[in-house]
Amino acid sequence: MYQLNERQRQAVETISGAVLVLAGAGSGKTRVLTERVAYLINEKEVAPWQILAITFTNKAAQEMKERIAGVVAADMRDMWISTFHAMCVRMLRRYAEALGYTKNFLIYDTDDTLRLLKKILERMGLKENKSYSDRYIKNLISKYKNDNTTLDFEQYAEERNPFIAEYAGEIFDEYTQELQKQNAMDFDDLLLNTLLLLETNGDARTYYQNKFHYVLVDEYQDTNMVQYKLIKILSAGYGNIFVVGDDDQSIYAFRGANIRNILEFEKDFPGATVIRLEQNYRSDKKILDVANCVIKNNEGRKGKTLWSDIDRGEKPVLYTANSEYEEAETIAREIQRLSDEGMRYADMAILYRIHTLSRILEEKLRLYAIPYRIYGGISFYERREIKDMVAYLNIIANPAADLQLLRIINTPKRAIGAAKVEALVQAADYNGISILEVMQNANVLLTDKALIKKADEFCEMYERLSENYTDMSVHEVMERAYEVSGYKKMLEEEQTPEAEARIENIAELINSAYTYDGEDESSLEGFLQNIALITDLDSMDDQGGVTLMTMHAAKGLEFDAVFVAGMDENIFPSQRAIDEDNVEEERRLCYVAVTRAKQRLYMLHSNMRTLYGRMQPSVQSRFLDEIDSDLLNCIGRKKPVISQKPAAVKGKTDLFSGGFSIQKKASPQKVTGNYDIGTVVEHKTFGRGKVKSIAGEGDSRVAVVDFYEVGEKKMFLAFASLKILK
Ligand SMILES: Nc1ncnc2c1ncn2[C@@H]1O[C@H](COP(=O)(O)OP(=O)(O)OP(=O)(O)O)[C@@H](O)[C@H]1O
Ligand SMILES: [Mg+2]
Repeated sequence: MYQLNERQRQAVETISGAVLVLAGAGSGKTRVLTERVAYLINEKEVAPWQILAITFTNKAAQEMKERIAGVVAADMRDMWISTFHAMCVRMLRRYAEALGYTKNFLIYDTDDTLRLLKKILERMGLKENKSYSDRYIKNLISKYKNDNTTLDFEQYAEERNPFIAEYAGEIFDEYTQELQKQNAMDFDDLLLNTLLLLETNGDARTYYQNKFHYVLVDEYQDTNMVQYKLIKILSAGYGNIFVVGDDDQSIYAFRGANIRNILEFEKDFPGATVIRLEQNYRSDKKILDVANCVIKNNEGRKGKTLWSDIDRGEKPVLYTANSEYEEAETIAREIQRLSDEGMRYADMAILYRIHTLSRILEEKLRLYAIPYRIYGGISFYERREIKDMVAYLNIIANPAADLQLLRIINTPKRAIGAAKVEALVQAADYNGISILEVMQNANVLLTDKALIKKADEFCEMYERLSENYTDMSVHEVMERAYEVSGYKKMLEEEQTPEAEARIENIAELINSAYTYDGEDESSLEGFLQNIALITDLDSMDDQGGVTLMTMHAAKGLEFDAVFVAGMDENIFPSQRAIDEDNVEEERRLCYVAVTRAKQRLYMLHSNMRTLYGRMQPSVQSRFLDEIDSDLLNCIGRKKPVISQKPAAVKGKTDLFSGGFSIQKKASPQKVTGNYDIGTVVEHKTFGRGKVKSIAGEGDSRVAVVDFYEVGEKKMFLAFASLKILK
């Protein structure tokens, strides 16, 4: 193992008071934080339970635990290393009653929250009203909660969007009441309620302030207001607060992260020591130069120096493609080449700004038989059968969980159709009780004979599902639910490959419960709360494939080779960021993406791209313009073209060995000449071909040309500079 440098060592050993490590990417911040925990236990005899360390993902927490477990002898189970959300759940489980919840409170994930809002909007007759989209309202509520302002929601909403002022207050109240009725919290409530607990409940506050002698936070630049207040209050007992972060990597403002937290740390914690790390141990110097070139265009930074003495790799590549297919193909071939040279697939990543770009990349990777893992698609816990099984468990643990009950009331089919469900929901609303309670009292509350019968049957099943469940292990409860509910039978009878896959997934879920049962203090409630906190990123494991993910998700990670796809204006920076004059956050994102690379960096742009169903000309990202051209190996086939050999396009050559044209930005030209079907044309790169069809007007006139050498290409005549031959 390598030695820490002097500054890093100082950061590890300055244990009292407030300390901020402000440093650029790859300078060892996360490493220092981990070392410090080990140092406190090994050298300073601090007990593990006195330490609270907060990471950005559960996976990071897991890695940190493993690393520390390897160097300390103490019992790791007492140590609080977790995300903010997991920390809050742990506190809330202990103190839920003080806030009017029961210990087995439900956690609403994004999907649950959206479904609830949809229901509310429908009830209020706002479903068709475009101003009140469920997603928009959800995000606004989330931002509101994270900002932790003194405004009420109605005022907050009005300031941001007058078009929803009329009903905003009512929607919020309904939403809040509905959650309370179901003994549920959304993700933001977890933080907010913990803060409320610590602010209003002296017992809880004193307990945790006395408990945590040392508080440590990674990725501090992406904390929000509520998280800041949580840290402030939790560290107030001993005043030992250690945070690490990089203002240049603050990329979650859209989710309420507040860059002020890091910029004003010294004001918030007077007397704080600030330690700057300047040596980057991750990236080749040439990669770092590119990152620095981009980020220096942002204003209002805390100036930082970052250097690397790793200097053995090749120049970063800027590749200009003519279509997203070519872009993807290029990436796939280069990945193959790197793999042939001995780099592992697991050490390579393709990053993009938006998920939409992943489809074609996947297609090409499959074509080349390159194994990959994609993050942000449907994760295990979002799969239908898993959500269904979890819904069954939720209603066992929490009979008031209406939304979960609605999910499975007719799955498998029980002849409780939409009209019957509606009648149940109305009866529940009218009487202010849960749907299950309505069913349990069907004889009194309902009139429809058929429905009463169905309700009785459901309740009978429910009795069997939940009988003595607290005395059983979680996997036993789950196995029983799988059978008694009829879910197992339903899948078995289906006899399709999809059903087979579902059966396997449920087996995996049962297996995870089995593992969980081995932990201390296991309970169904605890299991469900754990599940609710698992994010897609946590399912990351080293299965040997290339990683595909958004740049946001890549924060904190590192790979030998990184491909940044889709570096086009309007994609990255996004149209929205440009419109809202918020390019600086996107530039930070670019800095994050580039600094994930250790040895090799490829940035790709395409002159033409089909996005949202339309093929259009595309201009390279301004971030690429900001990079000194001598730092890059520019490869592409747009004007001016030096090599005119069409053979180059067929691509037997190593695409990155240079020798291609130096690319320049495409700009529209006047469409002149009479193109017609059958016209023979010549393209500088693709050679000769025949026009097969023409569509569109003016600048968007598109021709499909069948090139003799390379086959069919769709091209905008304004950009293609085709020479008419006959
Ligand atoms: N003193 C050192 N000597 C050699 N390698 C080091 C040293 N310190 C850290 N590293 C290595 O450098 C890499 C980057 O470290 P780390 O991930 O902790 O950086 P970071 O500052 O947290 O980066 P980011 O800002 O991207 O989160 C890791 O592979 C780490 O093991
Ligand atoms: Mg880090």
